[in-house]
Amino acid sequence: MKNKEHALSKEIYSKKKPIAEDFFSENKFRVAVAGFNLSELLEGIYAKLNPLFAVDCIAIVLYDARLSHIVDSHVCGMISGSIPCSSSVVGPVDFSEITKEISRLDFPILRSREEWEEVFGQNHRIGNHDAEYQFHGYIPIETNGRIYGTFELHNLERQLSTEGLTFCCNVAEFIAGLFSVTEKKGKETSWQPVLHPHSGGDCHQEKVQQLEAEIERLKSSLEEFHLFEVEKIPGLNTHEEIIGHSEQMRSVFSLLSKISPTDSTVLILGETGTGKELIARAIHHASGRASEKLIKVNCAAIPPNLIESELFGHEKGAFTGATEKRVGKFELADKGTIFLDEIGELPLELQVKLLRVLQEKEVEPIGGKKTIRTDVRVISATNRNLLSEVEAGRFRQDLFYRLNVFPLTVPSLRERRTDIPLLATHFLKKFAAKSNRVLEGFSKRAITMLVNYSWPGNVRELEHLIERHVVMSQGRLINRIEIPDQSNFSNQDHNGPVKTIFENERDHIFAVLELCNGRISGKNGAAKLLGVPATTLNSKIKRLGLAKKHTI
Ligand SMILES: Nc1ncnc2c1ncn2[C@@H]1O[C@H](COP(=O)(O)OP(=O)(O)OP(=O)(O)O)[C@@H](O)[C@H]1O
Repeated sequence: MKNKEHALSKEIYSKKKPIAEDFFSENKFRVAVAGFNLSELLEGIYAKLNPLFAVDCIAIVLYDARLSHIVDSHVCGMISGSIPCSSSVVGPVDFSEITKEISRLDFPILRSREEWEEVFGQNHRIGNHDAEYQFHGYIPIETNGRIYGTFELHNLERQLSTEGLTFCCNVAEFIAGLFSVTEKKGKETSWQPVLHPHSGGDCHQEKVQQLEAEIERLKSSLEEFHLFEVEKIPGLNTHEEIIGHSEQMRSVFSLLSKISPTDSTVLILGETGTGKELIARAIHHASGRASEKLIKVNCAAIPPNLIESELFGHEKGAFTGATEKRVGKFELADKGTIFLDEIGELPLELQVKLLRVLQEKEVEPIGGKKTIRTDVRVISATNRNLLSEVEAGRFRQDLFYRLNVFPLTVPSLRERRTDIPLLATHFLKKFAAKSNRVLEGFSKRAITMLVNYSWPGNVRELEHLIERHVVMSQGRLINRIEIPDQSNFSNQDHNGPVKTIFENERDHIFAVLELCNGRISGKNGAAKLLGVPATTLNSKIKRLGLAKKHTI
């Protein structure tokens, strides 16, 4: 616990070195506080913090540290839709063991009830209110080395975020600034008459103005934490299945509307994860073949010795192990569409056979004596540069021209950054619904972080990143994005190697398993998050070769 606290203290609060020294007598202090109506101030702060960081309750506790007394305490939380603020200390209250500990803090910390109980046992009151809060944050109200008290944050069910704590350090500093000004004025004017809100006078007026200015400053610093509103994107108009409104995607949609109703062969080009399969599906659904089957074949995922029988089928006994007749994908797709994904991976000897099928519209199952006529529309896709593959002798030129009747290039996410907010919000809604979370969206700051990242894995990477953030989110807004370490992708530029589907799937499952502490099944298990039965996840884990230590 200590290490955690010190890491936080270093990161957030390094410049401060407070002196826990009593300065004022209790009475003077109360007058000073009354000077700017602490309850109203706290209510205002709560109204801002609650939606931002999902803080359930906040409090300000003011001390006379030398005398070990709490001299004032204000608590604020949401009760039946309104925000009442109550002052819970009437006279000086002696420090409890826990308050003594908190009043000594000269840096902010997060602590759970469990952690408190480890040290102080279960019979101690934690916080100055009745609710059973489980997670707590404490920030000294301190300026220029003087500690006035503690700004407290309390949550019922969720751990408070380090981010919320960091943000609240500014709030605590702002409150401390108000005390400090009041204190100076108090010295000049012997406190009482000028500082009381009902007493009027220049000094009070000045105080109010100062307060307003501070609140404005605080508000503008909050601006980047405000909700990014997708609806406010000018000219928003997207395809119903494929999200995007950039100029590049609008060109894609316009091409789609032209080619979908035809029977033309389409070759979809684009980096991994750009949405090629989504586009293939959209073409099929908008075609005259929509009521027939769309059959997908991933040419990279099938072992080379099986791909021929997968595509064209085989007769029983056609080769060792062919114990049953198998209907090929081309035959299955009759009257519909076949989607040949990763066509660049098709072995050369099969390229010849595919060419013949495309030319003659007939397939010949392995070991079969007759050919079968098929009426299939072919859509293929690749993330390889097929022309370079042709030049390198790895892809047949005649097949290339057969497939490339209607080429359609899907731009990378880097080339259409204006789509990122829309896509991110689409995925946030999808995963929030899947995991039963109430999330309003992203802050403007989070959207800026997303837009500035280079997205080597394109939309798929964005989708997975948002899924992780939705699962980990604490408030109603996602304020910050944990951007992946770009050095991992330094050689994954446009021409460099890209992660295979296998690697992507493995990494994603691995990340979710880590998130669930290795738990596969049950309420908090990875299978539920990933939306698959635990048995399916188990077999995937075996297939992907994840070590047993990653699971429990
Ligand atoms: N424009 C988009 N709108 C909504 N979701 C998208 C979009 N583009 C991609 N996706 C989603 O991103 C993921 C990856 O898309 P898809 O599988 O179509 O990419 P791909 O280019 O075929 O990838 P690969 O080259 O690895 O086969 C899918 O979950 C898909 O639904």
